[in-house]
Amino acid sequence: MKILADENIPLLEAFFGDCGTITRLPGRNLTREQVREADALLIRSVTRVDDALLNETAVQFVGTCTIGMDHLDQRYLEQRGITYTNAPGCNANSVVEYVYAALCHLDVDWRKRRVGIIGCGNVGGALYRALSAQGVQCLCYDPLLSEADNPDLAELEDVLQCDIVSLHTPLTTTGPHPSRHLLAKEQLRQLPPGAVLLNCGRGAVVDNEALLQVLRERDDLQVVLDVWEGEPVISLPLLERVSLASPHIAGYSFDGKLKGTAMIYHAFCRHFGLPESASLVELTPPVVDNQLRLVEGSDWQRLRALIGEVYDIEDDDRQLRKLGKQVRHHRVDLAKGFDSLRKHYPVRREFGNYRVLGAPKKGPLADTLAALGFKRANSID
Ligand SMILES: NC(=O)C1=CN([C@@H]2O[C@H](COP(=O)(O)OP(=O)(O)OC[C@H]3O[C@@H](n4cnc5c(N)ncnc54)[C@H](O)[C@@H]3O)[C@@H](O)[C@H]2O)C=CC1
Ligand SMILES: O=C(O)C(=O)[C@H](O)COP(=O)(O)O
Repeated sequence: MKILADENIPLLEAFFGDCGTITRLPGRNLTREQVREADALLIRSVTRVDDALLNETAVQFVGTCTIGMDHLDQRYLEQRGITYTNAPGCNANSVVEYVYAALCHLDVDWRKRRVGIIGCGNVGGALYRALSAQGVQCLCYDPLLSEADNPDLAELEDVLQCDIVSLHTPLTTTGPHPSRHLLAKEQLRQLPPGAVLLNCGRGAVVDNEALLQVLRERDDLQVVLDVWEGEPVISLPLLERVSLASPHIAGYSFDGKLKGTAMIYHAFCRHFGLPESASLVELTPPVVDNQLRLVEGSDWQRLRALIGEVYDIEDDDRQLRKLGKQVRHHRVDLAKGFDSLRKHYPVRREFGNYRVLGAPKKGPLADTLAALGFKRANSID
């Protein structure tokens, strides 16, 4: 068995080492020649899988260790009879935690705002449930869901009137509700004064050129972009204008990446009829210092400090803006720099790995900590 894999997939040997020979390559520029002899292709979102890559190759299984599948030509794969799969929900917690960390960074207490969620699947749905558990009023836009799925469904124009709007749709260009440029100038101009817009889905769901124009017209909006049109070549003028920027790492928790590899491993074993001997539980290292102590202060101050201790989102912003400056001074290549920031992203563990000393047993802060996944540690723990 010949396996060709993106070099950025974690624990490849641990999961797939007994399944065959593994060749690791950079995923962004895979060629048909490199793929020709492989039986299985294990990728991430940066590899476009279509006829150009797979025609006249032996590939019979494609696994993307990601949620998004917009980089797969699914119609082609089905016509060829090639089995393909993604890792649904693998890093949903990671993205939700990114949203909370971003709002903490912007000093925007979500518990006192109305939140609009566009796309309420694994990620948007998890955000919706966690916010609802905190008593936050949410409006959701998702034309593929029914009231039975989500009692807070609303029209897009109503969701765009919320104080905080978070995007969690796939990038689609066909079908009844294509999401490409879902938010263009007309929609962006509907955002209320002082609104916060976050895009952690796919860059092209927002017309980035229109967003730049609106940000030039309005200085009251706060925009958080983790995903960008044209990645890895992003708009530097837009980078300058947004309030918080990161290089497509919202889903990059260590836990989420491992779950992605594990999910593709199990799908791979099922396809090839192999024993599923590797275990995510055994291969996931525990967090060593997982006890955190709440600082003194208001609930909001304590929450901001706690989340900031687990995830320093400001460093993601700082690194990307530093890259932008280096590119403007012609010292580095933007595409290579963007990919390098992602390749060398530091380990970030999800909130559920941490126990919080001094956490209240009940009340609004206890509800929020539980909704965010933190565990309460007793002083004798
Ligand atoms: N920034 C990052 O690191 C990450 C980004 N993502 C992106 O987030 C997307 C969503 O992830 P999941 O929630 O797990 O996917 P999902 O497939 O579980 O949910 C997507 C939801 O969006 C809805 N939707 C589709 N088209 C829509 C439209 N035009 N308007 C409104 N809603 C629409 C669907 O009905 C579905 O409920 C992924 O497809 C991926 O592109 C996912 C993980 C990490
Ligand atoms: O899971 C998804 O969908 C994502 O957007 C991932 O964060 C993509 O990560 P890479 O595959 O681009 O490393």
